[in-house]
Amino acid sequence: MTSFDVIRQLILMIGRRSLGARGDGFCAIVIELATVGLGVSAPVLLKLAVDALDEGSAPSSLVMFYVSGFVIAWTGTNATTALKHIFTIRIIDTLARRIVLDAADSQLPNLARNGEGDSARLQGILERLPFSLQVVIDGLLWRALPLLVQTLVSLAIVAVLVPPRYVAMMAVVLGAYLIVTGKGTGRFQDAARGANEAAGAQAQTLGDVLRNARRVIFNGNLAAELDIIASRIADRRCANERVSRLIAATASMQSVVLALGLCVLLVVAANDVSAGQLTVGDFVLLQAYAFRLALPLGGFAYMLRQAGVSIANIGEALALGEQDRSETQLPASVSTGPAEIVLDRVGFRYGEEWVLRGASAHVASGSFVVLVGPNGSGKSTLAQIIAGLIEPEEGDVSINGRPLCDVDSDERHGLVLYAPQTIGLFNRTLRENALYPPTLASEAELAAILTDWGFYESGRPVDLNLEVGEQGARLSGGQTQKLELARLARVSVPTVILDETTSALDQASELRAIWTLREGYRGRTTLILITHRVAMAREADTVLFLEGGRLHAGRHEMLMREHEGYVRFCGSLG
Ligand SMILES: Nc1ncnc2c1ncn2[C@@H]1O[C@H](COP(=O)(O)OP(=O)(O)OP(=O)(O)O)[C@@H](O)[C@H]1O
Repeated sequence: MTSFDVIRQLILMIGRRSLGARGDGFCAIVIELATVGLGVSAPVLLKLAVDALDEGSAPSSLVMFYVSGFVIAWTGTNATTALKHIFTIRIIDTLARRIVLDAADSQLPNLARNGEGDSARLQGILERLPFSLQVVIDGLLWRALPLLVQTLVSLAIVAVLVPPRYVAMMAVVLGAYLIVTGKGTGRFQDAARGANEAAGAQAQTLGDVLRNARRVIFNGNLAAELDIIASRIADRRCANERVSRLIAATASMQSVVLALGLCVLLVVAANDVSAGQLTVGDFVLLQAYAFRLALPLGGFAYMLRQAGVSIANIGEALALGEQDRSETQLPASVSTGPAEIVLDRVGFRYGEEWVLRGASAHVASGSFVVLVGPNGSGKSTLAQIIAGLIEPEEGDVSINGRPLCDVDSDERHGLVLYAPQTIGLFNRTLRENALYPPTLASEAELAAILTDWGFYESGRPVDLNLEVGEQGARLSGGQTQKLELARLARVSVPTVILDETTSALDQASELRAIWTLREGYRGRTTLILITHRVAMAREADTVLFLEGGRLHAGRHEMLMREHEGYVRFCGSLG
């Protein structure tokens, strides 16, 4: 996305009725026009006052009128600028809200899929967004557009009030200024993109380290991690300095052009005043306009420096929101009864590496299935294929006779609920985490289940208002899993897959939890549990055993009789 595209898109967004920024944009433009009007009329009133004083014959009331008009126009611009700021902030908030929501809407499914996306980088981009919008809208748009209007109006007034050659001189100075600015801007655009990327890398590293505070501290690696953060900060400083150097070069050229141009203009005007071809008022008018334009143009260099990096940041945030967002629906609660699942020669590979080949199995409707296999044998991968979260490279999965590839991705969530190996808890209350959709559990049911499962060893009642902390840091590993299992005990979905959701439970708790789930799922849900426990395999209606990319299915006793690899595997579990 080029800088021009980003600015065009922002302007279109402000103008879009559905977004709600259009009214604020309109008010801001009206106020800006009033500011320009006041700013342009102040020098004219001053010229009239000076000419009247110079002539000496004008009535004093007229001089008073000109002088007070000049003061009011001059000071009035401060008030209108402050007023415009109120609307600008509202526009920025509205745009930031839309862009952040679009990006989150589009990126959350990517983050949910295996290994895709980078939450810390995303957070960095979106956190910098309001500041970037402030710089671009307040600093650039609200400066460039009024400056353009003010320049045109000033030139028109100068053309009417003083000889036309002054308009030509001012136009030449402005033209030269624009050429120098355009060349400089083109050079620093790449550097600005680099500075934005360096800012992203710093946010990514910082977020990653902060999120893994326990890993860092418990392994005594604080100093090493601080070094890594420091090197990202240094990279960012380097990138920023490159932008600053390029901007400084451009700003110097701009100053030279302005200084030379204004010098020539005012020297010629002074000569004309001496020769009686211009009045003193004309001279005052010319210098007022010249400096009125020169001052904001000088500040423009600084804004361009900030704006380049900010435009790159906004472009990145806009691009995030434009990516495919087809898989954003909440699991639809469908009650088609428990799923019958058929795997027909399913194959899958990550890159060149095949994880599964020719996997076939039949899972009876409403059964309890245990999926076992050595570490890295592909259990989570197969579970995600059954859940429709990843597409098999070969073969088909069908649920209740319907090939999963024919089922819309939103509908798939309603057929299979996959509970991933790592349970992410929100830093909210126990109640909010445990009653997270699509559970149908009431608070009372939830409390009863958790108490029955011995959530606290002492047997004390469960406090649903407990703040669980970041990633459930105030809960034990087993309590976190019990919370998740209690939530899932009351869902109405044809298939539930638990990816090692019972791994931290002691054997009695695991049996009890699975028993509760199976009772609740009777006639409604097929349950698949990934586990490393032989005891659960003995309980299962069907065992799916994965080894060396091959899938073997049957009851535990049958596999023990007929499959050497399975016997070895069960033996290794102890
Ligand atoms: N997103 C990914 N990209 C590349 N390779 C992956 C990805 N996810 C998993 N793998 C690889 O695929 C293989 C199977 O991984 P998977 O997580 O399915 O195994 P698993 O049987 O569930 O393992 P475990 O018992 O340790 O949880 C592993 O070698 C793993 O490194």
